[in-house]
Amino acid sequence: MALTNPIGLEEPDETPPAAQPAPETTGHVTPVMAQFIEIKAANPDCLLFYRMGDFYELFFEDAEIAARALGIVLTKRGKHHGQDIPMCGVPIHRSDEYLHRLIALGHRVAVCEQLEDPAEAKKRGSKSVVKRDVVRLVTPGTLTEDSLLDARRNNYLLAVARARLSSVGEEARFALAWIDISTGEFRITETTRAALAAEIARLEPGEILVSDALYGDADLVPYWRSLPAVTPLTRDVFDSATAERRLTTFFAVAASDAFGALTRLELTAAAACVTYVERTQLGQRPPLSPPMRESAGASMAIDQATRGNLELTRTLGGERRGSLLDAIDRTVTSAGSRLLAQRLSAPLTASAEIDRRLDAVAALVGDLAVRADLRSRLQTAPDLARALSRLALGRGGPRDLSAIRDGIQAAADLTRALDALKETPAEIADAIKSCHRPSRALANELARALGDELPLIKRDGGFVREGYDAALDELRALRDESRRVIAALQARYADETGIKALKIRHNNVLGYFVEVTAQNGDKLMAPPLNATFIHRQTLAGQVRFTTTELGELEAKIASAADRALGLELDIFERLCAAVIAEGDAIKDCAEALARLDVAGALAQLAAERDYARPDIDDSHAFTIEGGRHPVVEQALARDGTPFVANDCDLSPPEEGEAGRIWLITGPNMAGKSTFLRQNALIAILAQMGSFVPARHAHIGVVDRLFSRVGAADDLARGRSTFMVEMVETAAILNQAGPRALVILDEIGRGTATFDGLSIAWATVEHLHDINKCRGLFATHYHELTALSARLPRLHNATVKVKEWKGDVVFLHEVTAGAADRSYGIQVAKLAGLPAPVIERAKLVLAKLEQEDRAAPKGFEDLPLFATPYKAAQPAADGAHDGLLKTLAALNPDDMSPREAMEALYALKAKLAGADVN
Ligand SMILES: Nc1ncnc2c1ncn2[C@@H]1O[C@H](COP(=O)(O)OP(=O)(O)OP(=O)(O)O)[C@@H](O)[C@H]1O
Repeated sequence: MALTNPIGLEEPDETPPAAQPAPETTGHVTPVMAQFIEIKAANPDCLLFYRMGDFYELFFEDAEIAARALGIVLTKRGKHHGQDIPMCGVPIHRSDEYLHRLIALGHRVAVCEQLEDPAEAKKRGSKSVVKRDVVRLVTPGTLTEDSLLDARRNNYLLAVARARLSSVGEEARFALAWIDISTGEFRITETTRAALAAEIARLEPGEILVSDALYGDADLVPYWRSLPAVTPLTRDVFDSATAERRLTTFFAVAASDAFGALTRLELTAAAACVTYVERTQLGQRPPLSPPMRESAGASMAIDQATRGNLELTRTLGGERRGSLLDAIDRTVTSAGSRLLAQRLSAPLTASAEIDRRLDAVAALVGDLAVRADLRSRLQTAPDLARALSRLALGRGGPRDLSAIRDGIQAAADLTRALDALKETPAEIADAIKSCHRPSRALANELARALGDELPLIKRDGGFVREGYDAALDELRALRDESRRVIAALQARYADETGIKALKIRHNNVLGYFVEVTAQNGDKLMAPPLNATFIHRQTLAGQVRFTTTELGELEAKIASAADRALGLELDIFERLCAAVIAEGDAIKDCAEALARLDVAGALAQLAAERDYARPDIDDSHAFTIEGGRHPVVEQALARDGTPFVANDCDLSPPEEGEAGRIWLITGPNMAGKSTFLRQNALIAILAQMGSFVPARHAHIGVVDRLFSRVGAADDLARGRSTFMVEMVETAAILNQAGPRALVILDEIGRGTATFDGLSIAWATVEHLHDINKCRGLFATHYHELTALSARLPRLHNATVKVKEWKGDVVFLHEVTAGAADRSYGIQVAKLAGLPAPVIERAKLVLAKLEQEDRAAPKGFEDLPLFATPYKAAQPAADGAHDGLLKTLAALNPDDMSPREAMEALYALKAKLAGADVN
């Protein structure tokens, strides 16, 4: 589809360069193009959406990029210094959709609007250009439109500042400040280099701001490249000397003490955020909350790999469907869904705070009637935070005002649902208070002012209720009355002229005009009627006229309509200002609604799926009775298959604080990975303040969760599967402390058997003796089970299966003990490997097991594996020796091609004889 604007129509003076006299010869640049070039030069790193009438046009390279990215037609318009100017355009009414696609592809867009009516420009002279300027930079981290945002996810803009090291060997410190411009949330924290990626993974920011220097840091370059949208900025944005001033100016406070004690580094990151917001919003101020400090360690540290592996908010394939979040989300509002995702991404570490959340869930689990009432009332509550933000940024419409009206009303009403609670936990009591904070007078005012059917945008008016403003009603009456008078005039003219088909019509070029058919045109142009009717235009079938009376009427109508619209827009601004003045209370109320929604949703989940309230304390316990995997359980339930619940006990033995490690062996497909993951997910759910899929759970707060499960290449960063696995294992062994929970699935399987076994062996020992953390370790190296004789806190567990007529039946039951074999071939058979391959594999296995039994075992004594490794050297075979000798005796230089071929065939024949058979 060609999307181009007939530019000349609306703005005759802005004729595209094509219509200009031979610019290529004169080197002349059209005024419009000169304006475009000037604005583009000020925004070199953005695609410039240049408003022309009902289109945003893109020129030059921007047009080429956008046409390719959006799949729209690239056209040419005129010349610039002798060269064709590439151009493409997007219609205003579809611009959100195109913006969305460009932003998702990582582009930044500068939106350049017409700042005056073309008629105004014309008054300055026929050659003058309509005033334009960029009104907004659209970047991935600064979106506010519903159509550009996922209602169920926060979209954070994150600034990362790094402290200068004061001494050699000192660990680098980083401050993170993040804003959700669409809701006003603003937070800060400090972190270390080691925890930086985990923090960023938690926030999943839409855009990350760093200084040029940090962007170019050799250590971090590969990391920045692996992230979707990192924006390097000049040093002044991250200048620590001016940071406090910029921040206090933005919030109009005297000193940064107002935000609590922030370090210079935190101030720098926070100031970078607000400076960027100011630069991209060009003077519009989003209703940001003052920055709130999150103390380091307030939430469970979960690195990116672990989040991915455990599929917390999306699956490994990138889908929300199938993730833990998807499985547990029973929220009924967008804000609730966002808060749930936030909580899932940042489980708490303070047991008192976790309990406070659990109390709220418990109260609602216990009262079905209150829960149902609350949830049905919440369903009617609009997204207050995002509506408020759009209004404050001047991007709001009448429906945002009505969202505020309905939100305030719904919040106040909904607390009635909670009156029936027998006990009101602190979390709910606080939320109730916040629900009543916004002024009811404001809601009433909005209710009086706004009509029933509201347009999406304010531009054309029509949203103020009749009876709200007397002056507006009067102007509207005048406007409508004039229209009635036009109809009467048409009837009179038809009568006076005797032309029944005479019509009074309107278009944008002529305004109102009298129209008759061509045959009747002559009659009006002849005396006596030509004294009244003045000819304007002759078309193929019609002739058009005007009259003095019609002209006067038109002026009256236009002025009444204009004045009515102006008045409506004034009322809109006044209502907006009233809403913004109430901004803090509205934001507080919006948060309270989200908290209530999350509590209700988690209670619903707990009741629906029979979850239990976990006991959380500061011990090192980890005792799960009858635990289930929250996602697999629901997936199986859809097919009517029951999930087999399993216990897990990693609590320290009586005498110490160091937790246990369970070593889980068992056949393929038995349920080892499911068991590992379910325990990690139970810890996360418990600490985010949710009930858990278990009969009972006692968890001493986990401060860090590590998981190394599954294997995926990281080719983008040049790492093989095995390398990724080792990098992640290294991070675990270096970082896991006594409060950590470590989940390791099949470490070492990506390399040669004995290398892998050795690494797995040493890893278990390190976790047990050095890290002293709670852990689950699944493996197919059955040799590792021998370690439990030496490591007192290592417990062997296995997943039971039954053999039946040579096939394997999975029972999914985890019990103490070790598996004797992996049943890999039976699983391969189930998977449909061809029968000859299965038969052959069985033969090979029998031979290997026979050799293995003959090999001496010595795993308990270090150095490990010396004997078995030697016993397994394949080249010790006599046949291979003979092969090598024959090869060594050959001298290719003395051989004819035919002799060489024959020797090669002979070698191949010998090799076949040496193979396993
Ligand atoms: N406790 C359970 N109750 C019911 N079904 C289960 C249970 N645990 C696992 N399953 C089923 O068994 C399948 C295989 O489980 P899982 O992937 O955990 O096996 P595994 O032992 O890790 O296998 P492998 O060693 O091949 O990786 C799951 O997809 C699930 O359908």
